[in-house]
Amino acid sequence: MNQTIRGYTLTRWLGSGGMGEVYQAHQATTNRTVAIKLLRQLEQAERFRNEASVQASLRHPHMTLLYEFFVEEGLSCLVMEYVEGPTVEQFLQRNGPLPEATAWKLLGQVASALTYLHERGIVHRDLKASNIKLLPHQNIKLLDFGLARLANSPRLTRQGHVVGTASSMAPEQFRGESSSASDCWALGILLYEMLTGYSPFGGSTESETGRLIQKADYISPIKLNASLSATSVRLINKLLTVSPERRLTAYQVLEISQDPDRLGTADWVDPIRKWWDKIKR
Ligand SMILES: Nc1ncnc2c1ncn2[C@@H]1O[C@H](COP(=O)(O)OP(=O)(O)OP(=O)(O)O)[C@@H](O)[C@H]1O
Repeated sequence: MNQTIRGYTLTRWLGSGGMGEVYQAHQATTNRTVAIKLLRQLEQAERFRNEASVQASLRHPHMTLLYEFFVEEGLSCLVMEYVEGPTVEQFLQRNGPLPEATAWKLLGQVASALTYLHERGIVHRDLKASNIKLLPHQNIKLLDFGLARLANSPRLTRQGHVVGTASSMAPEQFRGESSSASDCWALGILLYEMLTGYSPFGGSTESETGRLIQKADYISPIKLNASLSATSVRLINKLLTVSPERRLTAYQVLEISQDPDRLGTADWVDPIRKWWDKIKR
């Protein structure tokens, strides 16, 4: 280790993801600890630069700061705020599902960050438990957002039944459509995982999982957590809805997380819609 790139001394390897390797690094001039992502997709350097300049201007208490982007010796480098702590995925794997009140609190923070992005016309596109860090006092931070859309997403090749590894693609993303509503689908998956410890969609092959997603045919969360409140079950239902137009928005989720009564009373149309989504071709 101890390789230096543009004044950043790499001190620890943090892991690798779909876009490249991530290191903890130290900048001597500012005495700052940062996370540096070394990106593999060199041919995309210009697009990353444009994207990074937009993101560097974003400030939100639940989003990781992006400090700078540069290309050095053929490596595209993204320098971000270093966030200590486990990801939500790691926490769930170690400790099992969260108490409902905690899950709702974290959901509200993620919804607040998404509202901030959506108001600026930015779609995250890769929201998942492994991209969210858990800080002390039940606080979260989203790791680098938005850039994921430029990568060749490996999500469809990852599947299974354990939390965080199943696909978090929304039904419309199978048709190549993506919008802020797709992030709200991911919000539904996140809530489901936080409350049950499992991903909502089974399926032993990629195509089977994809088929289940496109019908919103998920395992009832009550089967995995019998003590779940009817309100949580309904919130999951209103997020894991096939039609993007009928899904709750991030702002609505933010409001509901502060006042669950805003979810309204159960209506009889929802179960019929669910049934129709499952049986229609
Ligand atoms: N700003 C950061 N602070 C601390 N750790 C980070 C930071 N950014 C990423 N990491 C860690 O580095 C590792 C690799 O992250 P990366 O985002 O590349 O991969 P990923 O989330 O597993 O995959 P994907 O690229 O599909 O999102 C993960 O363990 C992640 O928690």
